[in-house]
Amino acid sequence: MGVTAERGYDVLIGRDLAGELPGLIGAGTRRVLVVHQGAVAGSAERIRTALTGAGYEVHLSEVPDAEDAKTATVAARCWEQLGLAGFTRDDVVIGLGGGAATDLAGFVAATWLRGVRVIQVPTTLLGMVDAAVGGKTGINTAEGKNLVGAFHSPVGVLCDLDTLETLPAADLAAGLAEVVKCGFIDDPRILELVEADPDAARDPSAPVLRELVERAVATKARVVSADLREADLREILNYGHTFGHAIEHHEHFRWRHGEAVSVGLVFAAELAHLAGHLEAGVVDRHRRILTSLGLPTSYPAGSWDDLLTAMRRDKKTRGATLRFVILDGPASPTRLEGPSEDLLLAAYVAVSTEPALPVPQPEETARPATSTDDPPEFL
Ligand SMILES: NC(=O)c1ccc[n+]([C@@H]2O[C@H](COP(=O)([O-])OP(=O)(O)OC[C@H]3O[C@@H](n4cnc5c(N)ncnc54)[C@H](O)[C@@H]3O)[C@@H](O)[C@H]2O)c1
Ligand SMILES: O=C(O)C(=O)C[C@@H](O)[C@H](O)[C@H](O)COP(=O)(O)O
Ligand SMILES: [Zn+2]
Repeated sequence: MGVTAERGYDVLIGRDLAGELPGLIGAGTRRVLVVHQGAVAGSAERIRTALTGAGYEVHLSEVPDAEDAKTATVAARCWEQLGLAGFTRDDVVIGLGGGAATDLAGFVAATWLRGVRVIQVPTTLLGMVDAAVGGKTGINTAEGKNLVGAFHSPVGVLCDLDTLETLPAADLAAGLAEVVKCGFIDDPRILELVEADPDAARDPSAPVLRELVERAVATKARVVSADLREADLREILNYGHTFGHAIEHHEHFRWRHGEAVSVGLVFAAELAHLAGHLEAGVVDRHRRILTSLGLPTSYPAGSWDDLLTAMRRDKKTRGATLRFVILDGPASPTRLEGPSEDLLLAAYVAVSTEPALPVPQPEETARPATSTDDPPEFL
């Protein structure tokens, strides 16, 4: 699947793709830094062996798990490693892991010497269908999600579906939230496939998961090829993220991104309904589909004032005007500009009251204990 950005690149989706790496690195490169998560340390070692055998000088950088990697401190550690090893503009960074690792690796590559090549090797569903594709890179700050970053397209993306076999079920489900997002904004066939068999969608060996990956990547590739820098169309990929990012910030980045987006999708659907854009049945369809995948659809715990403050920092905000991606219907995205606070509060009430169906909340599927009880440090 091809993406046309400043220069085009391919997103390869398949199995046993490691052999493709040397071809993507190309001639003229001497050094490679693999930025990876601990969960895929074995894959990083295999890449090191293969690339060392092919004549490259390979450095590994294991970064903290999940959002703990997306900090200025961790980025600075990577820059130091690049500096000490003498990385030049001919050299290459590889991002290996989930979206947190590929966002950080992309940001490090975008900023080192004002830009060196990055190859993304996502090993989570969310990384494959979204984070590793499209060139948005970045880190968080104490004020909010992805507030520092750059657009920096990869030279290639390798989505090896075999890596999903070891992914915890809750992380696979989190990736499906972004897949469902693509279904609502662009490709309703995704919704039909999930509705037909939600359990198969959560099975990494089921053929339908491959089709879902291909369809979500096709949506993302089409959108970013048309609007890399988010002048307009690309905003649709942010469906569900204004409220989703506010939850992530409110929870000190301890919720999985996809889980927060899942609630954010329902919030955006409720908002669209309250603003007279979307039929109630489509709002219910959001809840039904996300619930069938084990994803949360409500957020009863928040402080509305804090959530509203976090939403105001959203990158789609223009001046003081909050802007939301909403739907007129499936595959019919539009924008809601400057909704009143009463309307926003009403949408919040709709997602903060108990849902009709019992849904697992993130604390029941908590991330493995990789972070401390303290919120992440940013400097
Ligand atoms: N740049 C973009 O366009 C974009 C798009 C969507 C999301 N994102 C970002 O992506 C991040 C979320 O990505 P994510 O959901 O992949 O989370 P993540 O990177 O935190 O990975 C989830 C968990 O899976 C583990 N893991 C990774 N690969 C594994 C494997 N093969 N087997 C077992 N465990 C594995 C990780 O160590 C981590 O604990 C967020 O920071 C979000 O903001 C960016
Ligand atoms: O690629 C995009 O554009 C997206 O908005 C995809 C989102 O799923 C992703 O989470 C992205 O990182 C959010 O970007 P941000 O600009 O809101 O930080
Ligand atoms: Zn996202």
